[in-house]
Amino acid sequence: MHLDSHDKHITPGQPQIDKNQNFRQSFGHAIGGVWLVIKKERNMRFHLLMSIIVVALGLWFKIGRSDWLWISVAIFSVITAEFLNTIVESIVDLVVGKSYHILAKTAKDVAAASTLVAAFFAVVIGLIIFEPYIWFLLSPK
Ligand SMILES: Nc1ncnc2c1ncn2[C@@H]1O[C@H](COP(=O)(O)OP(=O)(O)OP(=O)(O)O)[C@@H](O)[C@H]1O
Repeated sequence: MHLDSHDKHITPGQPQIDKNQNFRQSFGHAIGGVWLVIKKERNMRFHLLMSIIVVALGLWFKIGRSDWLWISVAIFSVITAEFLNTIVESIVDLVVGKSYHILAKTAKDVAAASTLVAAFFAVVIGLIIFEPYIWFLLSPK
């Protein structure tokens, strides 16, 4: 029997390479992608730890709704940049393998730069939001 890319008959245990057939399957692969980045990328685990600390501080200081909005934007910007960084690294490795290429270096370095810029943005947001609370804690009672 001829099998082409549209053939849906996948034998059990065979890796899937064609389209997802339902929402559950798509969702399962998306969650698998999230888990993969957490497992593979040390930076992602660091971002998650920082996010947990920031959310805990936000709860402790009882920050307002608009502050939560900015914190959410900051956290999701960094996480999205880290996902894109991992995508770029994987595609570059797939294309060039172990060989050195100046365009591979450009792609990986710029992808890493996007994460750095997002992290810097998050730090600025964090400083603007938490600065009054920090001064309050540090001021003599
Ligand atoms: N094939 C290549 N050709 C040229 N330079 C490369 C290549 N692969 C990696 N590099 C250089 O090595 C650096 C580290 O690459 P690597 O794939 O190990 O990223 P990483 O350590 O996972 O990065 P990050 O810390 O952002 O997750 C890249 O930023 C790039 O400067």
